[in-house]
Amino acid sequence: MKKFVLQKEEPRKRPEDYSIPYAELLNQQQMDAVFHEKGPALVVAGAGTGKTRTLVHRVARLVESGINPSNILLLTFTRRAAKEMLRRASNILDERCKQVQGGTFHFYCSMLLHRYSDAIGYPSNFTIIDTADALEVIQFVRTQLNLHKKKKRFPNKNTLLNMISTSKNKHLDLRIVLLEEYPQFLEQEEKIIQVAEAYQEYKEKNFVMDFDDLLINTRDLLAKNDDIRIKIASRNEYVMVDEFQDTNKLQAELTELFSSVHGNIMAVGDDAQSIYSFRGADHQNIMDFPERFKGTKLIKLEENYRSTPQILQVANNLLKQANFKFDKELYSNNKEGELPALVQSSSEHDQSRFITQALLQLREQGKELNEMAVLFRNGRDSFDLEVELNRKNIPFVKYGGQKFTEAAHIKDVLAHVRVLVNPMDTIAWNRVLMLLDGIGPKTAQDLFEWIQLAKNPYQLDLSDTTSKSYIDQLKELSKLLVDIKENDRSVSKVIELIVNYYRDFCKDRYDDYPKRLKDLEAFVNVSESFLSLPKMLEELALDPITATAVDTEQKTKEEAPLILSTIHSAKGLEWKHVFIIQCLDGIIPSAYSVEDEEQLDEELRLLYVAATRAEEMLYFSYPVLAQSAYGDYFTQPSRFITEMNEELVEEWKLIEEEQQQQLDEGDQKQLPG
Ligand SMILES: Nc1ncnc2c1ncn2[C@@H]1O[C@H](COP(=O)(O)OP(=O)(O)OP(=O)(O)O)[C@@H](O)[C@H]1O
Repeated sequence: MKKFVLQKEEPRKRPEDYSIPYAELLNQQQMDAVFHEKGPALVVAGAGTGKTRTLVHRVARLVESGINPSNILLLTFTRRAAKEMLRRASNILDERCKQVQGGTFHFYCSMLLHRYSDAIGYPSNFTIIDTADALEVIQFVRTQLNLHKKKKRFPNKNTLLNMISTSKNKHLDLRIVLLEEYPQFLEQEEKIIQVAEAYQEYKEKNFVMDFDDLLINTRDLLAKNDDIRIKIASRNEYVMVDEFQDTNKLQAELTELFSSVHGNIMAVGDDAQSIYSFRGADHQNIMDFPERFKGTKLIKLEENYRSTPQILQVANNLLKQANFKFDKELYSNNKEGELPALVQSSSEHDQSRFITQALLQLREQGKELNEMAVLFRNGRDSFDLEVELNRKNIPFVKYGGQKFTEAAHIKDVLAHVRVLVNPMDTIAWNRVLMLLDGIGPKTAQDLFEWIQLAKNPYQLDLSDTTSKSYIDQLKELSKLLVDIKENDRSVSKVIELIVNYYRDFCKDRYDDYPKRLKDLEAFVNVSESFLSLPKMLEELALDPITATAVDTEQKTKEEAPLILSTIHSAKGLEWKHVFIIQCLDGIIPSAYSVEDEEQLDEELRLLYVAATRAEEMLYFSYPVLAQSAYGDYFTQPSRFITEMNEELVEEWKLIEEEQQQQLDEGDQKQLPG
């Protein structure tokens, strides 16, 4: 008889066997999440309860336990978030954590689609179009269909893109979307469907994908090709998804596909912080998780470590105002602080003066500028403040405004890169050709038709156009493109060549060209970090550079700047002092939301996200008078803050210096004797 010796199973590592003292760094619920082994788990947590900290430690713990880092997948809302978490995990463990696969759903999908492009019938050099590009394509196909000059009201390009996107994301027939959400355009149904079809056709013919396509095509790739799904999902031994409350239905489906071999999926989220429904996010995803993933272990994080109890009282009050109730009550053992301030100013400008002076006072007391932030609902809400900050020489950066890469001059430069990467990209050719004097949409279209058939699409020596006014410029363009194509240069060198070529066009087109030329110089520097032109296009489409990144780079040598941010872009961040400005009805909640209970709740959650960013002190401010083209008018403070009594917030009154002096003098006069 043969003997087979069974080896003793390695006992599972206990917390004390690890080099990192997890138990000292985490509370029991966080430990449960970090040490969760196999199967699905859902971590539901309030603001500031340590979700990010938990994920960072879970990555470190898995790597430390011997899991190959490249078999871990961490999906986050922005790429910056993934990079930051992996950097933190590397700091507490070691560099191995940087090899964890991390990024957004779109980023991961794009990577898979490039790898398996054959299976979906695309070439691997397909390009990704961002929302601004997609709108241009819609405009283009609309013009081609001759629908741009209709007498009857026809939806604009934004509305058209929203309709198409909703129908794709929610898997609904476009007719149903019109019926349910845009009944005012039902009469134009046939024409709208024509636009949608032409848009789809354009993308397929030009080898481009929009953001929705990245998710949909990946879902189809994995759903239809079991061999590919098994290969990918086998690699994903552990999958983690952050900010699950802001995922859409498709992303929930993808989560299931990505983890469909090992089933080790952990989703982390806070239903009260769901603020992206306008992009199709569905906070029901969190509630449905246990249904989708049978045997889910539910872990709740409830202790807030970020804020003072006073700030949390205000946050809890906001949640209580919701129509859709949350069974959530944040608490904290942090030390007591002051009551949050409710600051009324006479005008927006006085509000800016207050913020600026309060910031300067705090700086004098030893606080760093980057420990403070000013938050607002819309990018434009900070314009007045920006002027005042500049006047007082306070350095700041702004998150969430227009993206650097969305600015027209950067898009012009990128259009050149796009035609180099994908010569079938009509919109990019249009942009490049229409820079030249004498070329309008019609000529650009004719030239593009020639380019499509040409042996070398960059050799633009069109003999039959020699008489045309633009021929010399066309030759210049051709020289640039052929030269770049034929020589192997670094990405930044290529961008430098394009910028040199483009500089004169920029001067001719834009009155504010000095600022734009500076941006172009900065762009050459930024492009140094990319490995290839296709990679650069992919990364910029999926993770656009914010103006901030460029500004910060330029300002690194100076004092770390103050942060101005839209509330949406403040997600996941924290500061010691947080000022929320323009807390007005019509702004937060926005005018569009007041008629709709669900929308109103989302606005409330936005204010909740803003308030829970503060560690030590929170200020709500609003002006009582607003200016408009038609004259000044009285405002209404946000209905969400008028609900709060003096036990929750303290009213602050702004008094002008002279007024105070008069009061003091008045006091003195009354002094006896
Ligand atoms: N167990 C803990 N001990 C001490 N500090 C902690 C602990 N857990 C979290 N913190 C601290 O609390 C703060 C909030 O944590 P973190 O940013 O991870 O929370 P979050 O749940 O991701 O927040 P949000 O969703 O509101 O952005 C951080 O400063 C973090 O270092």
